[in-house]
Formats: sequence, C-alpha cells, structure tokens
Amino acid sequence: MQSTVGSARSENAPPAIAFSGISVAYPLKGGGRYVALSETDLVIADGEFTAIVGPTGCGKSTLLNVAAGLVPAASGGCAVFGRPLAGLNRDAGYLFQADSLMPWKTARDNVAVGLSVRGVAKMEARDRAQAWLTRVGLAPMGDRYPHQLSGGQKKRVALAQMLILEPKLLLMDEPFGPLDAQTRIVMGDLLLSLWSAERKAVLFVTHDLEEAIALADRVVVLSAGPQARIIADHRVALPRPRELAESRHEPEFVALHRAIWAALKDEVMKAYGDVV
Ligand SMILES: Nc1ncnc2c1ncn2[C@@H]1O[C@H](COP(=O)(O)OP(=O)(O)OP(=O)(O)O)[C@@H](O)[C@H]1O
Repeated sequence: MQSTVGSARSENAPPAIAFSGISVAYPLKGGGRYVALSETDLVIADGEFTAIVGPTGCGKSTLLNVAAGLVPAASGGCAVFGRPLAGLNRDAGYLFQADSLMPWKTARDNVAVGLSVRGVAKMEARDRAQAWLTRVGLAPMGDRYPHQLSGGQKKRVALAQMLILEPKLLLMDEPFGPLDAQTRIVMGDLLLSLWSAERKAVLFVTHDLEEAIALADRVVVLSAGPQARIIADHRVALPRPRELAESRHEPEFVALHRAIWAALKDEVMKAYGDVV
C-alpha cells in the first residue's frame, strides 16, 4: 500500500526514508525460503515519528533492519534522505530491546564510546557524555557500571549513547519492551521531550498499540506473515506536547485505538493460528 500521509519539514525535502517495493526472504534450513515482507512501500518524512505495529513475527524488526542496512532486500529498494541505501545506514541510530551497554565501562564511558570511535578527544567525549547523562536525568550516575543501574536507568544510558552521535534518523525496536509499565511511560515521556527538541525522523517498532498511538504522529499496521504487508496507515491527530499517561484518556485516542485494533485484531489471531 502506498502511504499518503506525511509531514515533511519542507515541501521539497527528501523523505528521511523511503521503502519501495521491499520484499525480504530468509533462507530456510533444508531449502526453500520464508518471505517475511512482500512489496512494501512506505515513506517517512523527515521529522516524522512513525510507529510500526503488527502481530508477533510479522516482520517489524525485519523492516527496521532493512532501514539500518543490516538485512538485504530480495527485491525493491530503500532511499535515505534521497540517496539509495547501500550497506550500513550511517545516518541512523539504532536502539534495540536488548541491553547494548558494555558491562566493563561506566555509564559515562558507555555514552562517550561512539564519540571516541569517531576520533573525538577523550576529555571532550567525557564532557559531552556527562552533558547527555544530565539530559537523560542521570547526572550523578556517570561513574556507575551497568550492573549498578536499574532497567530504566540503563535505557536512559542507551538513549544518550544513541543521541550523542546526532543521528538524522532513529530506528527503535521495542526499546522499552523489557521495562515495567510505569517505567515505560516515564521513558516514553523522556523520549518525547528529547525528540521534540530536534524532531528527528523516528521509526519505532512496538507490539503495544497504546504506546504507538501515545508517541507517534502516525501508526502503520503490518499484516501477519508470511508475505506481510501494510494494511493500515493512521495519522495521530493528538496535540503535542503530550503526556503519555494523560493522552490515552482523550476521546481521540480511544477512537483511534478502536479503529486500529479493528484492523490489527484479525492479524494477531492469524499469527497465533486461530483465525477469528
Ligand atoms: N534469520 C532468519 N531466518 C529465517 N527466518 C527469519 C529470520 N529472521 C526472522 N525470520 C522470520 O521472519 C519473520 C519476521 O521476523 P521479525 O523478527 O521481523 O518479526 P517481528 O514482527 O519483529 O516479530 P516480534 O514482534 O515477535 O519481535 C518471522 O516469522 C521470523 O521467524
């Protein structure tokens, strides 16, 4: 399905990412292949926060991995800020569900590591990392190691680790998945406040429809696999700034949740092999 919604910063700006006719097939042991995504078209404008939802195993991470340049498409192509993507996506920052921090480095050094790899002098990298720790609410915790931090605090460090490199596009794969419900809300609010300062394009994968609507400008729904495709594409008209715990009680939120769930429900049941 060709997407028609979008909110480009300027009429002529190239989209942050444009998937055209993307199909992805994984080779199967013993021969054959599993076609996860089929001929997917999706255009994400610069500055747009797009959430991808869909049943388990439908291909959400696959789509994100194509955008990151980690998984090749069997057919179709992907353009990043107007340029065909070949190899790793150097414009993107990536945040996974799994903990990516290095256990032998302090929180501050974990945040600084990307700058060091890029050749930034040690003291400058430390100072900038400390400034980012402050922005994510962890100013006094720079000397702690990951095992001395809570799950939510580790996520804050990981967010800072991604954002310090100033990626033009954020790819987030269920980043708050392992956290408890309250911490997810706090992290969502933090993400929105950081995002609203610079409005980078975001592609945010989640299985949580409420989280998708509360965070995003737009919610894209994938069908159950194999050969998953986009079956719905909804604009979220809730005003910003938003508070996650509050916005989900708005009538617009409830109506949108109902509309998206109507499309998603059958796909979720198919994914569990129990078609309704
Ligand atoms: N390397 C691989 N080899 C074979 N099949 C794969 C491979 N990676 C993913 N798949 C299959 O492709 C499909 C899509 O996987 P993907 O991880 O993209 O789904 P997802 O929507 O992110 O799932 P979830 O919500 O459970 O995290 C799944 O059926 C999965 O089993």
